[in-house]
Amino acid sequence: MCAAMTEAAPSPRPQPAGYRWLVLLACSVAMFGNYYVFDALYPVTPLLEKAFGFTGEQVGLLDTAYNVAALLTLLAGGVLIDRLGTARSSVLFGAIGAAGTLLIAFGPVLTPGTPALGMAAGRFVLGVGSELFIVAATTVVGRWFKGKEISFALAIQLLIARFGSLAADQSPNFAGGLFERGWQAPLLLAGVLGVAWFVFAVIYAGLEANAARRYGVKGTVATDKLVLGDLVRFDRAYWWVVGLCVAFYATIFPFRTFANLFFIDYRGLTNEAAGSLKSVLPLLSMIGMPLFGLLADKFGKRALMMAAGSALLVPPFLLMLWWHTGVVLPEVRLPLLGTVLAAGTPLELVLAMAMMGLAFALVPAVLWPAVTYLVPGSRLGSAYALMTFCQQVGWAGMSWGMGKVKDAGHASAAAPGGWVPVVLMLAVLSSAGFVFSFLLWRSERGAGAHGLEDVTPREHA
Ligand SMILES: C[C@H](NC(=O)[C@@H](N)CCCCN)C(=O)O
Repeated sequence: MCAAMTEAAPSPRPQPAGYRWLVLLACSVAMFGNYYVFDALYPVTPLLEKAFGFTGEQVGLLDTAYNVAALLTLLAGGVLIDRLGTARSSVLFGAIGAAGTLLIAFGPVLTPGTPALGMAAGRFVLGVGSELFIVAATTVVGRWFKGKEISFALAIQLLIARFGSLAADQSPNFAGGLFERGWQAPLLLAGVLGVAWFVFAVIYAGLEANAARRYGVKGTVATDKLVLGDLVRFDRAYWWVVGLCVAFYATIFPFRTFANLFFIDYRGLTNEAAGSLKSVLPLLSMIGMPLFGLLADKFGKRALMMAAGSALLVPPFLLMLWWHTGVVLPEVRLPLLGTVLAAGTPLELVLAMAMMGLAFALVPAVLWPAVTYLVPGSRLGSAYALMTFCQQVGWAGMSWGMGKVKDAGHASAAAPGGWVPVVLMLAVLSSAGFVFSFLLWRSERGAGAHGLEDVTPREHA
């Protein structure tokens, strides 16, 4: 019987054991589409430069449009999820996201004089649907799996989602014909996946409705009357998790944005080798997350795992800057994925990325489920939305700051030293993440612990 039954009406019929996994599958396939459409833009940017003369700043603005939309809507959207329920919210945000994806593919044609504007409008609409859908999907897992395989379930959802990112990264390989046709065809493929995202959101909502009808499982839980101050009134431990979330993702995501340039300028890698090296991150994360999720469900020790993961994130930046083994590796190819490591990649960079990949598996596998231990189910949507809001602020600020420091230091292949302060910024921020996780671990060892270190959650006061 599902743990979410504590928040449900008495069940007229027993719910099949596998039902919550079916719910998870539908939600996760929708997340695959969601992550694909977000990342599908990047391999197309060279074609946009060629077709419309997009500048680097214009490409950057496409990301900013997404971040701004998310920031403007996340807080109200989180409350909406708690009030409307995850099923209706998912369909709503899936529909907005799919519309955004199609607008990205048609935007430049709709605004012929200013193609970047049409596309930015699409990214804005996508930003509204995408981040709120992720919040709703995370809340679904939190409510259906709380106290029962939650870390594993969330890891499976993220594994399928990150496979969407990986597929988008690899799209020039498996959909090379579309790329030969120009910028629009690959974005139309993303549009198809955007529609698939919406379709699976509807399927998930159907499963919720069926569960309510046949098994008496409620999709929504009673929320108290909304008081504005409640939006930010959470336990201190919640804020340590938010601090870690901000520092961790504001390190990882901006690093992924600048990684190609850094590896090319600072270490002389080719663009192909840099891209392959970068993809070690999602790959290791996909493999490691379910394993760490299982470990957390079986042994608890979630705060300790977060501390270990965030500690692992610090050394790679220092190693990438100053460690030279002189050893280079041969090409590594995997079935389906093709080249995951180009010939001649330096060993120390692979080791650094492997450490970072482990951190990218360990921390997300326990960080998101941890919130269900810290806030009541009725406020889970708001809690995730607030955390994502803070994450977006950190992510956007750090990307902008790194770009500024890079420009100020004139970092380039001719002046690789300009990269040192940029990468040191990442080392400092990842250390801050470790401090937050240490504070969380310490508070979970005291009298006010929430059970993060235990196998099963404690009841909320
Ligand atoms: C679960 C977490 N997701 C996020 O952090 C999202 N707010 C941003 C995802 C951006 C790529 N679509 C994760 O992926 O670890």
